[in-house]
Amino acid sequence: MRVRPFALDLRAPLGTANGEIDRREGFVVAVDPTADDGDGDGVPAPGVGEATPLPGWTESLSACESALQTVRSRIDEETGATGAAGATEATAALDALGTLDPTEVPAARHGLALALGDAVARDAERPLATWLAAEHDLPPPADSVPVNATIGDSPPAATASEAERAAAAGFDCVKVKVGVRDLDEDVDRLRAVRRAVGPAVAIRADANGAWDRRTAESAVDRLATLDLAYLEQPLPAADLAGAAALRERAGDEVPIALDESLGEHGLESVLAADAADAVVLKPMALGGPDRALAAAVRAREAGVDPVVTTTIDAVVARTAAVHVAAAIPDIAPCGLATGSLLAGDLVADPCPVDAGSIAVPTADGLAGEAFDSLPR
Ligand SMILES: O=C(O)CCC(=O)c1ccccc1C(=O)O
Ligand SMILES: [Mg+2]
Repeated sequence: MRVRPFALDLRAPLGTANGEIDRREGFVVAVDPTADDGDGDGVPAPGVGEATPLPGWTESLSACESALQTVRSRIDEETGATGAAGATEATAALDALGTLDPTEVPAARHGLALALGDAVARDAERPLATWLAAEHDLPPPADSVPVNATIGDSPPAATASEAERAAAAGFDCVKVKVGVRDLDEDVDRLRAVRRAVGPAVAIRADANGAWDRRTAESAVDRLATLDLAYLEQPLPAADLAGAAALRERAGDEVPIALDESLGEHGLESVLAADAADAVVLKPMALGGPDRALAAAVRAREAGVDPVVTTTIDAVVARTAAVHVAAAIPDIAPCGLATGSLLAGDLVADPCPVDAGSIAVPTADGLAGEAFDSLPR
């Protein structure tokens, strides 16, 4: 197992009510666990993963790094002691995965779980989505995933022109960050967006926990006529009772989605509180693609709509999130069109956004050999 740091700047800072995101740092994780695993080809299937922590949603960069270095030493010790590789490394890596607590070090666990998933799916000669779907007893995955445009905070006219550009590019769903300005201005922004995109484009608003109950109540009252697809995390993560009460007040007019509350309370408590119409699932924050898919299945069972998003990740984790979303039947538009927010990337994107949709890679694993050129 190898762990390589990277840093990527955003093209422009993404303004959110939780501060600006202007740079993403993380680690590419590589494994070669399945060398000569008995499938007869004698060729090792390498696997690549990504751990890109975002404090607030995951552990810190340093906690992520030390968790990854700890599992790396552990795997090296187990395989190095016998001089063995291949199947032994697979066993050691799986054991090591079990030591990464998804609530403590979700990004680190994401990195290793993804690298192992990529390796296993490549060895099975299946796209990751197909392998994930089979593991979770789901039907074959979709060929493509609908995605929303992500629009940060800016004045009303600039927000509206970004939304107009997104609609012209073929997006039929836009997600607008709110909660940075006062409510009057956010209402103006969302009205301007509705005027710019017309009635056929879905609009989501994400307050990232900015409002108190009074402001959130006023927001749902004033936004009721805008036909929002949902209002995401209007109240602080901790205030689950507030979200449930707000959801009741908003009725069908303004559906409520929860994001940060999942990290604070866990999915089961969010579902039990009847506090959300939709839940925002970030594989990086949930501890891996496998855990994100399990969460989606569980949400569906409870009648809550799952949506998959990145944490503004690099291309490896973004591609993984596309596979996760594809494995969820009839997935709503997902927050996976975030590659264009980055000024550069690790390698060329194997599944770029086209007209508001991402085609799921059909090669084995994450994207066949697309990531094999990454330094490892
Ligand atoms: O959902 C999207 O459109 C993109 C992802 C996104 O908004 C996001 C990215 C990083 C951290 C938090 C969030 C969020 O959903 O609040
Ligand atoms: Mg959110």
